[in-house]
Amino acid sequence: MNTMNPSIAAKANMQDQGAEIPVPADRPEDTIIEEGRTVGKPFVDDPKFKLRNVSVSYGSDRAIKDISLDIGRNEVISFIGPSGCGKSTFLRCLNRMNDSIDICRVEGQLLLDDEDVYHSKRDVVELRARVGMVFQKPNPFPKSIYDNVAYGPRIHGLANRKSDLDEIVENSLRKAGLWEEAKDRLDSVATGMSGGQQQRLCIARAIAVSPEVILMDEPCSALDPIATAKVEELISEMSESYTIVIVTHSMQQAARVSRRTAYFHLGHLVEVNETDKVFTSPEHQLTESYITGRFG
Ligand SMILES: Nc1ncnc2c1ncn2[C@@H]1O[C@H](COP(=O)(O)OP(=O)(O)OP(=O)(O)O)[C@@H](O)[C@H]1O
Repeated sequence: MNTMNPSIAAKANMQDQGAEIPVPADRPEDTIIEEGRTVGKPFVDDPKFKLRNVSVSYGSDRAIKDISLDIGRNEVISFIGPSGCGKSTFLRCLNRMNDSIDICRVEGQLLLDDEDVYHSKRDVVELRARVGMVFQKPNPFPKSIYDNVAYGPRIHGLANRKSDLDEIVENSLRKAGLWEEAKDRLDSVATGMSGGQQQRLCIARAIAVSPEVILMDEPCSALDPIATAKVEELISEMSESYTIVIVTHSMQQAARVSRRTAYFHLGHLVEVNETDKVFTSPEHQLTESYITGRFG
């Protein structure tokens, strides 16, 4: 569990709750971003993802500008930053979710275990099984709870017998902290569950195909505080087995769940550091301005 400097924490808390925070006079000389330069510790010893000089454009608009970053094996890393700064765009490059957007162009080197994510011969279905995704809004299929979790293992041929599939479904629901609530209603339609249960079901669905990485794009933004706490607890438990990348608008959440935090600004990766460091003594003026509520 990470801690924030109390004054920064208080301001971050106010900002998370939408309160207005006094804006100090601008110091533009401290807020210059040098393209391609990230302060702090963007690189690690044992990267799962090695991302180098990544730029992403939608048509002629560059949404991601020359970002280099490692994502460590079994690390939880948070992406934070003002709306529209490119967090989701960058996240979605990691399992090629942007492929379906015709005008989106990705440049640079993206390696997963030293293999090119964007190689022309890369099997994207297999990639997305290894790098699963949980979205902002829970999106279970209009099928039973069982069939939601069994869907991936079935299409990937992970279970030959019904008993194997049953085991995968049970284990995935257990890991997602949902087994006790779901075991007596596996045949009920998933859309009848509460929002928090549906989101944990989506996590179980991602886990069922044995991913190595789980990408989470604001996974708690549609959940109440109790459901949020359960998902955060789950993230902490899952970090033993998976690499987790989480986009969040809640700085408190980033502080609670992640080992490193990455601060994005206008398509640049401004700072990456140990989460404690980002929230107690950020190195870049822009990071400090953001976490103390000067903009958001
Ligand atoms: N499908 C798209 N087509 C064109 N432009 C897009 C598309 N998706 C995102 N963008 C643009 O790319 C930029 C980055 O958007 P992105 O959604 O990645 O930011 P974000 O930091 O995740 O924002 P938010 O916190 O509001 O979700 C924005 O200017 C956005 O308008």
